[in-house]
Amino acid sequence: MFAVENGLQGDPRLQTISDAIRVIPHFPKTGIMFQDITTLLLDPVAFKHVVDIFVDRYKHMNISLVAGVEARGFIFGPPIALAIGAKFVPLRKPGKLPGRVISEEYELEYGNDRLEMSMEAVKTHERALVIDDLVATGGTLSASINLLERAGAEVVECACVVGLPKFKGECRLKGKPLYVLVEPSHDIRIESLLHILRRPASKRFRCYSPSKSPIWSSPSSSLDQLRTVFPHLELTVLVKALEDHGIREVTQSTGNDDAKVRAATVLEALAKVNNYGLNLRIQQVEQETVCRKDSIRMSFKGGTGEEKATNVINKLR
Ligand SMILES: O=P(O)(O)OC[C@H]1O[C@H](OP(=O)(O)OP(=O)(O)O)[C@H](O)[C@@H]1O
Ligand SMILES: Nc1ncnc2[nH]cnc12
Repeated sequence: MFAVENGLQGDPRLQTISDAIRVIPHFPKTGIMFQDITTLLLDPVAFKHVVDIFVDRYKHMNISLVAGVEARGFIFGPPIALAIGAKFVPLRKPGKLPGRVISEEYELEYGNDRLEMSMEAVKTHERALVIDDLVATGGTLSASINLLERAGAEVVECACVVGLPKFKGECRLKGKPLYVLVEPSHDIRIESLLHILRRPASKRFRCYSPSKSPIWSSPSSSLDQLRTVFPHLELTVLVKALEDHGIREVTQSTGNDDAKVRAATVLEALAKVNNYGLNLRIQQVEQETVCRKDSIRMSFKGGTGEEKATNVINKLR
């Protein structure tokens, strides 16, 4: 279950946690929107909120064992274990643990893997909590539950910082409850881009100029948002780039997730666009103007129209 559905609705700590998680499109492979918790670790306030919320929840549940999944469960598990007076048991990737181990294979969002646990780490009937940073398919947590149960422990709950939305509603794993703090952070750039590109073409970048300066009538907050992300691009270049790179990509998407991934691709392309083309064009125009000035001067040279020529040139400035 999500923390908001369990007493923490409106708790500002959840927003702080969510805001501290960075989203990296196409990592570690195309199509994955990677939820990067390392940025949360850089923010001691957000990091402490995570630990505090879990500690509050588990401190009176008589838990004697906190199992953390390699690698990111090793970050959140130990501070929680210490605070609730439990031992910490690392569930490791293959070949890392000495001594007698049991192992479980499982499928990931991007591949297969195996987890191992030391047999000596667990006593029968111990009450265990499994901690990880994120649940996607639930394969890792299910393998963790299997390991603990095979060793005779009773798994009380699994807890993660982030839960991918496809998992929402399914709050039990192998019959065990799941407690999740936040849904994936939204990449504001992606939201803004989709907001713009989903508007009807006629309204997308409608430009009218009652005064001299053009007003772009697309959803201005979204466009402003994108302008702050791409401050190196002039507005005209940004709009042109969106038209060139974005619209076809996103209108061809097969669904919401696909649209987000495509929008991420567009954003990457935008990051590579620069004002170079525009500056080149300005230089060309300036060059043409200089040539025109020279040819006008030449045609009046020596004649009585020298003053006239100067007037024409001044108008060209
Ligand atoms: O719910 P699931 O589909 O099983 O996926 C979630 C798991 O995937 C990630 O770890 P990963 O295997 O990428 O390993 P890492 O922490 O070593 O990067 C994440 O930290 C979880 O452990
Ligand atoms: N989208 C995702 N972001 C971070 N870690 C993950 N593990 C599995 N899917 C993930």
